[in-house]
Amino acid sequence: MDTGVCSSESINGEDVFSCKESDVSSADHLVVMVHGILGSTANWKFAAEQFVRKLPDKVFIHRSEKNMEKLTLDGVDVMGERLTEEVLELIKQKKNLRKISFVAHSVGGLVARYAIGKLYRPCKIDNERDLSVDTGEVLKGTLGGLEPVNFITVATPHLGSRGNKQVPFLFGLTALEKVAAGVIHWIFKRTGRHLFLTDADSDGKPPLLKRMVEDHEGYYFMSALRSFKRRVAYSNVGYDHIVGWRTSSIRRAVELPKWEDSVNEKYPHIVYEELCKACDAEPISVEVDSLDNIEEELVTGLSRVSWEKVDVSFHSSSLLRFAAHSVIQVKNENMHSEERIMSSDFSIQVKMFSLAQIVPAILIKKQQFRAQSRIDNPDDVFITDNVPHLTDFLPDLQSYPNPLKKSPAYAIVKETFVSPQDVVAQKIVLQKGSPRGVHFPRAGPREKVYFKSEEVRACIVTCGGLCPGINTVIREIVCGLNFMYGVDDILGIEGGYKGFYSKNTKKLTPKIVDDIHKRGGTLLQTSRGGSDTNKIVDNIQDRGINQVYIIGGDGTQRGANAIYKEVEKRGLQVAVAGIPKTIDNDIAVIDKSFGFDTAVEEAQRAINAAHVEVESVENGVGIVKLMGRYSGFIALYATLASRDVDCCLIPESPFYLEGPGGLFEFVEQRLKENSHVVIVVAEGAGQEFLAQTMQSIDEKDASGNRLLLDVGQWLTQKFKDHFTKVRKMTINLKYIDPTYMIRAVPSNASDNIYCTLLAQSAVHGAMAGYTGFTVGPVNSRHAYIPISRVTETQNVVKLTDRSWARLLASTNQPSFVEHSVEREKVDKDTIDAINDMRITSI
Ligand SMILES: Nc1ncnc2c1ncn2[C@@H]1O[C@H](COP(=O)(O)OP(=O)(O)O)[C@@H](O)[C@H]1O
Ligand SMILES: O=P(O)(O)OC[C@H]1O[C@](O)(COP(=O)(O)O)[C@@H](O)[C@@H]1O
Ligand SMILES: [Mg+2]
Repeated sequence: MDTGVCSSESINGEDVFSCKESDVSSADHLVVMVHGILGSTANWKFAAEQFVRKLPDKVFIHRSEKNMEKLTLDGVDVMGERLTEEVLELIKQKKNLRKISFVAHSVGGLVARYAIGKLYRPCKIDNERDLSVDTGEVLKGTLGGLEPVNFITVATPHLGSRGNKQVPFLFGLTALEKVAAGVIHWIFKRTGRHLFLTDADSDGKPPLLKRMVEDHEGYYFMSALRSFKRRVAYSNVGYDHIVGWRTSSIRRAVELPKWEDSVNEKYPHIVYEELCKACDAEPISVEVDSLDNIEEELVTGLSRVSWEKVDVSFHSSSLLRFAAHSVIQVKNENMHSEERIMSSDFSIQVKMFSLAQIVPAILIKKQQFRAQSRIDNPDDVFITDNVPHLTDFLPDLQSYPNPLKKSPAYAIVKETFVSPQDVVAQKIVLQKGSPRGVHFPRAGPREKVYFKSEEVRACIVTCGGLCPGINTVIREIVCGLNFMYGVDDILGIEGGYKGFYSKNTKKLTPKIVDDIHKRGGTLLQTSRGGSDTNKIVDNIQDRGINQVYIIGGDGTQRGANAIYKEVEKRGLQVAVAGIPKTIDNDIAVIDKSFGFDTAVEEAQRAINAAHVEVESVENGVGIVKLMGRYSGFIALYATLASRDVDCCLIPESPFYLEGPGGLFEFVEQRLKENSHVVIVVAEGAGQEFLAQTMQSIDEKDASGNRLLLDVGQWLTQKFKDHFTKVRKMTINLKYIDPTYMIRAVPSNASDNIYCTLLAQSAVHGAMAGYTGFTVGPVNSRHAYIPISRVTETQNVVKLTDRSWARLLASTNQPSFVEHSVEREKVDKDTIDAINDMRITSI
């Protein structure tokens, strides 16, 4: 689409940034970069580096340094004067400068407009020229003797910030906007007054921004703007809560947005581009209040020169879109570094940096944009969270037709291949008009694969604690690769991550894995610790492995993500697939982890045994400890399933023993009523409580997970002491700890089927070239999920959700928390505590 907006450095065939005939050893084009309010030179550091990298010896970059931080509150005019001095000083020092451009963020754009007005030198009319002859040539002045080239503003409030939703943060509420206008100078001093147009003089001088749309004696604001070869206004279409779209794109209130999904192939974040030609119209009559009048005059004044207007949208699920005002500028290198940011999509936003339009050095790979694609309007967001793909970093990778097409198994399937358009919604309960949230690509075979079957060398590794079903997953990866794709080079890495570099591999064939699903544990053995990413990737490389299947919990998935990133860094054609495993069921995004069903079923046996025991004696108290380090899902589900449980204690719900509403009181009451009581306790429950009364051992396992105190034994002792010594009652206490027995069983029927699906999905995904992904059911449909998504949080039982309420209603146990407000606090405290306890890196 030809929008008239310049997408290279050349205008009308003329080079506007570099200078072809210039002496390469000396830059002759001065680019002045101006930061925004409370900003500093650091704000443009990253962008400046891009300029220099792309155009070494062509541009001389100067990041304005005379108006930093608090000095930005002194007013647009004062800052403009300082910038003028700064630029003149530079011009004096660097004799070879010939051209000048400005790139300014936010208020910096106004400061730059002021400064150019001051720097402008009208063209000296050559007396010998015959002015009666119209040569068609526009006579342009200079800026401090330099030829003006680009004037670029990024999220600059050209129309000020007063009223009319110009500061979106104020929600367009007139009352709020009025209050803001009245008090803004308390915070932003003179600059605030200039922005909110409250600086009109008592002697009738209009607000500064209004004065800046005309030339005045000695101040050639508009002539200076006109003298540039081009003017560009970049604007955020949404999520910029500080500078609204209209004020930054110089639009009238009546103008409606024309944003589309993406209009620029190369820079997909650009949702609208337009070359607005210079228009010398008179201001349209506005009969409303004077503010609208001023705004109208500002638009009209500024529209007397042509503007390239570029609307930008950081549509993403990430919370960081809310920082759009800063993100559009790309403040510093940290923002650009994927390693140091919370969510990977932030870097994508950063790579979308708008200045790329004038500095094509900042190329955005189209594939990266795939990770966040919006298909609706900004208020009705539909986000596809695509998984990384090998072609993201190996763009020339060859693809092949999927051999599955010829597979007898799939011969009669109606739609053999899953369309890349098929997505699975993370959120399925929605309100009308509410954002539609994140969607993941549906798992399944793809039409094209990126590996030739005979060239695949796959490996499988299992890490972390045991879980029913690991062997089934191993079996189905091996069989899936072999039967569906004809792959027969499959290696087992023994003993977890460290097995990559400390052990030999084990060849895996369908025959070897044939009946392993009938056994608990893992054929490949497992371990904690030892995830040395570099050594692992060295080993992957040395062994010529090109598909890595990693079965493990949250820690393992973090390790898998690190491996994928290292693989990408080294540019290896290696697909990394994670298969989430944990009996605790605490992995985010997916419905549940494999083995969980089996564990809940197995837990029933222990609960049943406890019930039989305590029912058969007088005052029988049964305590069953179940696994669940930070989350009580097994305990919760086993309790709900069993009906024999009187009280369930989980890590997320603090409890207490003594006093009214306490556990002792409740147990005594149940003993009176039924003569027996069964308590289920998740191993992570009451840890803070225990730590107060037991010698705390601050030990960690090899993976860095904190070792827990034994809540079962502690509870047993506490009950004995309380009932026999304090209450002088005889109780028959039976403590059952079936934790490792539960983990060690083979998976049940439903888990077996689930494991098959997981394994086959992982195989299809890796063959299709996906990498850095994990598989799992999201609202019952299997999806590919970026690993980073599942490791950024951990699932816990939410006390404010209905499932916990269902349990309380089913057991009629005390909630130990009185009010819902407190419950919410407990939820938050639990999550904080979990975050404190869990390791984030080792
Ligand atoms: N943040 C991390 N980065 C890299 N590897 C990790 C990380 N956390 C854990 N690991 C590794 O993952 C493996 C399993 O982790 P662990 O926490 O024991 O079990 P699980 O994966 O079941 O949660 C171990 O080898 C451990 O070293
Ligand atoms: O004694 P081990 O083998 O370290 O395992 C104990 C822990 O493993 C778990 O089963 C969970 O393990 P993962 O984190 O490996 O999934 C916890 O419930 C339990 O606290
Ligand atoms: Mg774990």
